[in-house]
Amino acid sequence: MSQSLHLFSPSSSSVALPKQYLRFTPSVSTSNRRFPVTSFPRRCCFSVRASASASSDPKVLETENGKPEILPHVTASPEPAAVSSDSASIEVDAVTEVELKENGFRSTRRTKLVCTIGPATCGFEQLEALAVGGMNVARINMCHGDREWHKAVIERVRRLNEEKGYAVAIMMDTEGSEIHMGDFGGAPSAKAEDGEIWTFTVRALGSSRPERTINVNYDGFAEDVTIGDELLVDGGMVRFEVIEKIGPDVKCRCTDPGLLLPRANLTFWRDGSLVRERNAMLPTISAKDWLDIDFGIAEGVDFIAISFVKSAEVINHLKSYIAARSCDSDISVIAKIESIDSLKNLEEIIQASDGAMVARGDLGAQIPLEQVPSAQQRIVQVCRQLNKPVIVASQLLESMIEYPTPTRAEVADVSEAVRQRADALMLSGESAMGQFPEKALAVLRSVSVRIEKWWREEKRHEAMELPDIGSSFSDSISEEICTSAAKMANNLGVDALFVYTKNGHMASLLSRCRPDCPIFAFTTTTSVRRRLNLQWGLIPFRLSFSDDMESNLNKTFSLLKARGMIKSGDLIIAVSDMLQSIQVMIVP
Ligand SMILES: Nc1ncnc2c1ncn2[C@@H]1O[C@H](COP(=O)(O)OP(=O)(O)O)[C@@H](O)[C@H]1O
Ligand SMILES: C=C(OP(=O)(O)O)C(=O)O
Ligand SMILES: [K+]
Ligand SMILES: [Mg+2]
Repeated sequence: MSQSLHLFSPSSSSVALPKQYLRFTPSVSTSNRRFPVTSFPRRCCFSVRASASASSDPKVLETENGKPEILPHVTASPEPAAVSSDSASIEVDAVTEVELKENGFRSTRRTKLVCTIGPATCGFEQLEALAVGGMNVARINMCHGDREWHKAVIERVRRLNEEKGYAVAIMMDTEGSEIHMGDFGGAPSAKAEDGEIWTFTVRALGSSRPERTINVNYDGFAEDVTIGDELLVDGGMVRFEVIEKIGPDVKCRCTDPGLLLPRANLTFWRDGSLVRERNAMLPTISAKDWLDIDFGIAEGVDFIAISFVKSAEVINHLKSYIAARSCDSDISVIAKIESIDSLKNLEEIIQASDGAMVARGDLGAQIPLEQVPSAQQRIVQVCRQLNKPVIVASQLLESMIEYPTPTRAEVADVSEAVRQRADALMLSGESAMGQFPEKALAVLRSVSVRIEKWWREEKRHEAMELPDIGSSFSDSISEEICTSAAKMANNLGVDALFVYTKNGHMASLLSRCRPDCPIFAFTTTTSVRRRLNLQWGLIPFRLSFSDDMESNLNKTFSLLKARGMIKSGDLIIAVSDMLQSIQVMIVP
């Protein structure tokens, strides 16, 4: 296998790169670009190739029906008609299209947005409003609702994608083996007052539900609990003290009053520390979770998020289960980091997973609250290093469940997650059952865009060392190409990075570098396109393409120009995982 660095002119003959293009001396300073593009050769292309395969005729493209198609040369100004029926074959959603046309490349949002779907947002029009507002991933939480309800939501999101061109991915979040309360027989909530005595029981409660009595889903509860234990609802939103045990019933006095919500999480504290043996005894994936996972596989969800992950083992197990059950096995597994064990085994869990979620709700109930910010920072950093997408979740805009505007502290929290360069931010109750789901999404959107812009302007490039992660020589080449391409893109002030990727790997390697410009990720399947929608800075397009980069670029330029999404003179850098090449080009 030969390794060669080629530099070729438009006629493809090898020439040396003129010195001034190597040093990138700035001549004119425009807004973002350090030199005028007119001083650049029309097409400057250098490729790193892992194999010495002979390049095919650059002007012939295999069409979908297998017939060679002659494309106009890149320096010509191709009309949309020139690429025949293929012009309809690029898929991008209307929101991205408008955003690119109106605001230009630079101001597109890089941080992705996940919305939990619940009663406030499950209708088709409500889902569409969220898609218009920038939702990249719809999350369904199997803690709530039944499978019929979730199935209907999945169908609506799929219809939205098909009819309107969105690539909204679906994330199914398992209930997990947490200890939680039951519901209140239909009542939306219950108020616990200071000093009141409540009964927590493992008995099944029929329709004649006694007053101030709550079901607990953990059979060992009454045996395990000790008089004097503290019982925290939702990490401390309401607090009780255990005062008496009578068979399956545990009497508790309310010490911190508040609102009890159906199926709220319960944790137990003794002498100031969390009693972990409780849910440590429960399996990470419960029998009900396995049924939900089967449901998710059958419905073809894009992501399955696993609650209360303790070790890498469960992730590996689930991944082989999915691989054995779904033939193309393109469901990504997201590890929710929300327990002490998951922090202990963080690196190995993230290495085994396809992504992670900083599930601050439960995490904040398991570790002291003041440790949550540093845990968040560490999780985000480990994910970035290991090239796994990371979602920051829970209470980002909690007050917006009730109010149309966030607190300043919430805005600061969202800003911090954006500044840490997390891939995605997640809404929970704000979008599931809040009064202002679209407004909450708009806040995440505007804060993200503003903080990203500020970061670029200040040029606060973090000096994060990104370790080599490739497990093969070819992987290492891809990594080097992406690191170099991202660096070049920043130094040259290019308008966009283009990546042609079949399985999405090159796109994620580029995203990992967090370059200044957006990354247009072209991929051949709609499922990869949806999955890329979770990753920082990627604008995913579906496009059929070949191994011939010149044809691919010609085709992409004419398709995007026809839709007004790029224009002549735009400077781009293209990389691909077929050729392992880097090309610097000015859109003709
Ligand atoms: N599918 C659903 N059906 C009914 N209510 C839901 C649903 N999904 C979410 N919710 C409501 O939104 C709240 C916030 O959602 P989330 O954070 O995902 O759950 P949890 O509070 O259980 O951690 C839930 O407590 C619940 O009241
Ligand atoms: C996202 C979380 O998980 P869930 O909403 O399923 O409890 C969390 O605990 O923060
Ligand atoms: K869950
Ligand atoms: Mg949780």
